[in-house]
Amino acid sequence: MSGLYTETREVLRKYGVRLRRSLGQNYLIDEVKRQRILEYADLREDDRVLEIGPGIGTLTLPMAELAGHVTAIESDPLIAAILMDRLQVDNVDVIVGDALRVDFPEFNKVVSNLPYQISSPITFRLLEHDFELAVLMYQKEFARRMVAEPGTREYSRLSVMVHFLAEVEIVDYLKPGCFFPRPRVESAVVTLKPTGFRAPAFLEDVCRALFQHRKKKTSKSLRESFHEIRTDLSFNEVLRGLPPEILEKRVFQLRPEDILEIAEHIEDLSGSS
Ligand SMILES: C[S@@+](CC[C@H](N)C(=O)[O-])C[C@H]1O[C@@H](n2cnc3c(N)ncnc32)[C@H](O)[C@@H]1O
Repeated sequence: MSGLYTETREVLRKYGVRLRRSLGQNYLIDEVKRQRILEYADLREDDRVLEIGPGIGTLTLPMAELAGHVTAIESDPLIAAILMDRLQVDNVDVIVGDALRVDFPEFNKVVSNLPYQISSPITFRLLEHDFELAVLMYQKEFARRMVAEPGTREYSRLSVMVHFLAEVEIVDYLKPGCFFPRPRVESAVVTLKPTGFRAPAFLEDVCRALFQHRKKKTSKSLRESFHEIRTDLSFNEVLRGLPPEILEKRVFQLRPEDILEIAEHIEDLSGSS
């Protein structure tokens, strides 16, 4: 067994902690994978790192040595107390709270083995901020949906939104044995670089409406889920003026740019009505 596994078990035993699956408490115990994550983050002395869900500090401790400053947001007060006790440095702030609610400090990098149950909201919350690089661990299936191309089974609302908001790449995969306790799922490490794209008002609504019927034709899907789009326009007003080649495609075959065209069309009509 690796040194990181032994260290993790010892810390948990010392503080008498039982990890909670409901909070996504699966801690990294693979030293090689930890080293790779740190390499992808390419930390420098002037980096201000944000970490979501630091746990007992498996990534936090080495990051504190490499970066100028780390802010770690941990929701479990008991785990946060252990982390604070283990930290012998003064360049780490630990915030005890829910990463979906607390204010983020200034940061230029995000490095986290995320609690998977908040993958989607935390990703979109992070992407509302301006930063240089994120190195994030997700459940493998979620990561694959993030990078999925049109026409594939994994292509989804998430793929479309992420396509516009960030350059995304899966850079590593991890088996359940890389964690303690062993989760049921496999994981993937993803790098994200925000594009600075500002999504038009209707993009999210249009995506939500369309992907409720991913195998139907776009015109039919739009009609059936038109209530999802918060506009005073009628379905027929929106339909007029949309290119037939877009309306004929099945939703899962639409390119992100096609979906953007629909959203911008609605925005244009809303502005002129
Ligand atoms: C997958 S573990 C990662 C721990 C550590 N970074 C590692 O790699 O071993 C996720 C951590 O996030 C914490 N967590 C769960 N939900 C959270 C939330 N909403 N906000 C902040 N932390 C959360 C859990 O208590 C857990 O310690």
